[in-house]
Amino acid sequence: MRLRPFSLDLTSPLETARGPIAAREGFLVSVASGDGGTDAPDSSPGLGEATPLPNWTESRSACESALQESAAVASSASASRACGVGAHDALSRLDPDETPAARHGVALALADAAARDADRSLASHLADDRGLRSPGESVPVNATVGDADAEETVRAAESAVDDGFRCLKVKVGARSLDADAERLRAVRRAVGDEIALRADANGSWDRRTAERALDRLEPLNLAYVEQPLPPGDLDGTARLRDGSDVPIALDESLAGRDLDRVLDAGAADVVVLKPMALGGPDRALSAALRAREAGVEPVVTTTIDAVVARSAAVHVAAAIPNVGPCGLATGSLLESDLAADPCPIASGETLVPSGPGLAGDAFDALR
Ligand SMILES: O=C(O)CCC(=O)c1ccccc1C(=O)O
Ligand SMILES: [Mg+2]
Repeated sequence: MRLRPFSLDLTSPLETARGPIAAREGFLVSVASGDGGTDAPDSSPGLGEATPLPNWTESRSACESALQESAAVASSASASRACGVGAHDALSRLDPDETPAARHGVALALADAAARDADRSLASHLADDRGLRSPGESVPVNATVGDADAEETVRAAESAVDDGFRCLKVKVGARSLDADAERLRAVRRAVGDEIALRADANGSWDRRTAERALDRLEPLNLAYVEQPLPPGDLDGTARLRDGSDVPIALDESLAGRDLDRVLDAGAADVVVLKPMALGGPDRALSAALRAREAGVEPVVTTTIDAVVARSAAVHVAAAIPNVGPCGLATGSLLESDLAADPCPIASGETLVPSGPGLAGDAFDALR
C-alpha cells in the first residue's frame, strides 16, 4: 500500500455557518497488485483518497497515523502469505467512527481494484454486490452556493442556473435570520419557481430561531432545510419537523452517530451522506439503502474532496436507484486538482464514468 500526501486550495473559501473551508489536504492511497485479495497476480492497482475535514472526520494527523499503520499491517500481512490479503486486513482494523477518512481511502482503493479486476465500473460493482439494478449513466446534482450578501448570492444562483443547474443549495445561518430570509427571497425571485432550492444551516440555529426560520421560509417552497439544529438535537429536530411543512435534511447529525438513531428519531425527511465522513463508499451506499427502507431519501455529497473521492461519490450516488439531486458539483470550488475530471457536469447532471473501476485509465498517472 502506498500513500501520497496532497494539498489543494479552493478558488475562494466556501463560507458556511461553521466557518470557511479554504483548502483540502489529504492522501492518495494505492493498493498494489496482490494486495487486493484477488488471486490474480497481475491485478490492477486500486486507487483511493483520504481527505479528512477536521470537525467532520478525524484530523489530518490522526488520518495520517491510521493510514501509516494500515500500510504497515498490509505489508507484513502480504509478506507472510503466498497471496497477499494485506490491505483487507488493514481495512478491517480501521474504525469508521474514529478514522472515517482513513477508512474511506483504503476501502475505496480495494473497491476500485476489485471493480477493475472484474472489468466493471465502481458503481456496477457496488450495485451488483447488493442486488441493485444497473446504475444509470448520469446523476442529477445541485449547485453549492456559499454564504454571501444578497446581491452576490443572487449572482451565484443565476450563474448556476445559466450553467444548467435545476437545483441550488444555499448556505444559511452565518447571518441573521432576517438577512438569510432576504437572500433566499431574492434568489427565488431571480430564478423563478421551477428551480429547486435547498438551504443548509450547518447546525447553527437554536430551537426558537429554527422554528421562526421554517415559518419565514415556508412561502419560498424550499425542497428542504438541511441541519437546522445542532447535530445532537434529534428530539428538537423531530419536533421541528412535526410542526412544519418544510422538509428537513440531516447531515452533521449522521457523522459518528448511528444512522438508526437518526432514523428512529423521526427527525429527517432526507439524509445527506458524505462517503468521506461515513468511512467509505461501501458504508455510504449501505446507509443510503437503509434510509430508503425507512422512508427517508438519501442524498450523496462530498466534503469538497479531490477528484478521486469525488468520482467515487458519483459512483455511490449512481448505484442508488432514482437518486435525487446530489451535492457532487464541488470540483469547480477547487483551484486545481489531482487529475482531469472524469465526471463532467452539464445540464445539472454529472456523468458517471463507465469504468473499469473509478474511471478507466483516467487516473493511471496517480496509481
Ligand atoms: O452538498 C453540497 O452541495 C456540497 C457539499 C457541502 O455543502 C459541504 C462540503 C463540505 C462540508 C460540509 C458540507 C455540507 O453539506 O454541509
Ligand atoms: Mg450540510
